[in-house]
Amino acid sequence: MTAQIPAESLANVTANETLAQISTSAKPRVSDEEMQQAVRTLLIGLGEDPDREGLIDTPKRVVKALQHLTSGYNQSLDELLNGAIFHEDANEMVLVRDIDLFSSCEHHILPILGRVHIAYIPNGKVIGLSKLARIAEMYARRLQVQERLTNQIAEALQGLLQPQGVAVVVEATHMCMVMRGVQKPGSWTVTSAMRGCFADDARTRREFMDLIRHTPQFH
Ligand SMILES: Nc1nc2c(ncn2[C@@H]2O[C@H](COP(=O)(O)OP(=O)(O)OP(=O)(O)O)[C@@H](O)[C@H]2O)c(=O)[nH]1
Ligand SMILES: [Zn+2]
Repeated sequence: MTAQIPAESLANVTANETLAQISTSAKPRVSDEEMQQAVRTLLIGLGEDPDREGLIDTPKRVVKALQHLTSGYNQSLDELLNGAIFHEDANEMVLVRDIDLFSSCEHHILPILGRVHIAYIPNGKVIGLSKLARIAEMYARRLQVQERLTNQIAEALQGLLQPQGVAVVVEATHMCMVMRGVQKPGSWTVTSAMRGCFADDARTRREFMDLIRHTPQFH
């Protein structure tokens, strides 16, 4: 029988999250109109005519798209969990692999596309499976570096569940390395964050790695 965990168990995570929120989800200091004006300026700087038919609504679209791609700033763990943490005497690894990931690199605001694999070994509490993907998505929809994204997912789970261990692996391709700059299509960056028994016990880590082993490919 599973029972929902009361909200106070979120306390230690939401404390961390609150700090993150203070710096990220404060009310925008500029209006949508000002942001649109900035996009219009960019278009002119690129040599375009922002008043031609195809571009008239582009500033509006770009601002809306960027707001969507960074909507993780306006979310909190509390809200996305919706109470879906349950008491359960499970002691085996829980793994959700191949979760599609769309993020934006903070250096160039270009896409980071890839997958994340998230595992934990419970210690009296389990989390709704979809919430693993939602947590990944919340952090992905911010301006990121892949290392921080990976760590944030691991830290969130560690704080929420105090499990025996957490493992997060992100495999991603960075459009700033593909479409520009060094121009290396086909390169993949792999980052991991191991906590608890995944950090301490090579066999547990190996089991996780075996379970996620596959050829990384983004469809
Ligand atoms: N560690 C890390 N670096 C990243 C990530 N995303 C982009 N970068 C790197 O951030 C660096 C920024 O370097 P700069 O030299 O300031 O910028 P740049 O002139 O655009 O660099 P190039 O991409 O080499 O042309 C580049 O090496 C990028 O590849 C990430 O998620 N993690
Ligand atoms: Zn970049």
